Amino acid sequence: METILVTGSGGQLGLSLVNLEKEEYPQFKFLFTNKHTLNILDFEELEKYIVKNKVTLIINCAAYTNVDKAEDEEELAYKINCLAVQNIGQLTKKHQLKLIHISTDYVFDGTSEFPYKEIAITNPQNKYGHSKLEGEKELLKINPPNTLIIRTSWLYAPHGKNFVKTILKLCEEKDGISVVNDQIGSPTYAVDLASAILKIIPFLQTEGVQIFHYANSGKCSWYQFAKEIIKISNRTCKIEPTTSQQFKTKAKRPKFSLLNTEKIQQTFDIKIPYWETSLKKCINLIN
Ligand SMILES: NC(=O)C1=CN([C@@H]2O[C@H](COP(=O)(O)OP(=O)(O)OC[C@H]3O[C@@H](n4cnc5c(N)ncnc54)[C@H](OP(=O)(O)O)[C@@H]3O)[C@@H](O)[C@H]2O)C=CC1
Ligand SMILES: Cc1cn([C@H]2C[C@H](O)[C@@H](COP(=O)(O)OP(=O)(O)O[C@H]3O[C@@H](C)C(=O)[C@@H](O)[C@H]3O)O2)c(=O)[nH]c1=O
Repeated sequence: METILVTGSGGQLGLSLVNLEKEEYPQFKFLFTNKHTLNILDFEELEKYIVKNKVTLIINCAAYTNVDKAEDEEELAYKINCLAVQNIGQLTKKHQLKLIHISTDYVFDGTSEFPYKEIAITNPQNKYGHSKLEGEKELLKINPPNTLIIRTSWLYAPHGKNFVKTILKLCEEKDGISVVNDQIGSPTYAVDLASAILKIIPFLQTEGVQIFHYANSGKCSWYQFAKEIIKISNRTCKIEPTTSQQFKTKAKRPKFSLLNTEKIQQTFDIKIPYWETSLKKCINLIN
């Protein structure tokens, strides 16, 4: 039986795993931790925890994810998204664990015309993306066996901080919202990603680190995403399209960050739902 340490389990993906565990996975023993019970920045604390609890696999859901704030908090983002990942990678190798680490579409610059494959050249456009890429590079350098990096995009869930909840909240406060129509990607339901991760675990066997992409099927702009959120939740708020040039943000985002998910689908026989289907499920839960 795998003893699975989930870090950052108060976040969107972490809580999705908490909720799935209750229903469906008696074959795994889960140890859910958050930054108060296990700080991944502390190597010794992490090692003690792993040894004491006989951890066999880590799912690293902990991260610094505030994209705009990372422009001012570069050092903190780097610590959590890179140095802590280095800790986890070293301990994975030393104690012969398995590891699933999560990364992001924001490692790409968005200039591609085709969905990004795992081997595509990275070139992050903001500090968050940089810190996540540095974390990936550390893992690739340590290269522990039985380790996956899963890049995902535009994550949302009924809980936590995400675009779906932001739009629903803004709609309660305003009659209309402007949303950028020139950034294309794929919204991904954290519960779908969590299910895919748990499906992959029994087949996780690699010589070193392997990168995979997971995002819900289909594509849209943030504007189209917002329109669908409003439609499904039967709100009346008006959504206006705007451009990245007009809607100023501290961090630059890629214009196109669609991920090619063929590799994960074929390797692990994963069926990926369309984003609209999963968005309905999420909004039903929020309502
Ligand atoms: N959110 C998104 O849109 C996307 C996310 N990703 C990646 O997916 C993964 C999961 O993201 P998501 O669930 O949205 O992230 P969240 O921000 O919802 O959760 C991350 C969790 O990590 C915790 N954390 C922060 N620092 C530490 C630490 N030192 N030790 C332990 N825990 C810590 C946070 O705690 P606290 O909040 O208290 O600081 C938070 O609970 C991340 O790797 C992220 O980069 C990839 C693409 C899209
Ligand atoms: C709330 C809002 C956002 N926007 C724009 C800003 C931005 O360009 C885009 C997305 O906004 P957000 O700031 O909510 O999303 P953002 O924080 O950029 O989301 C990213 O988070 C990190 C963690 C990831 O890894 C990425 O995959 C991605 O999900 O929409 C509007 O145009 N109008 C609005 O009212």
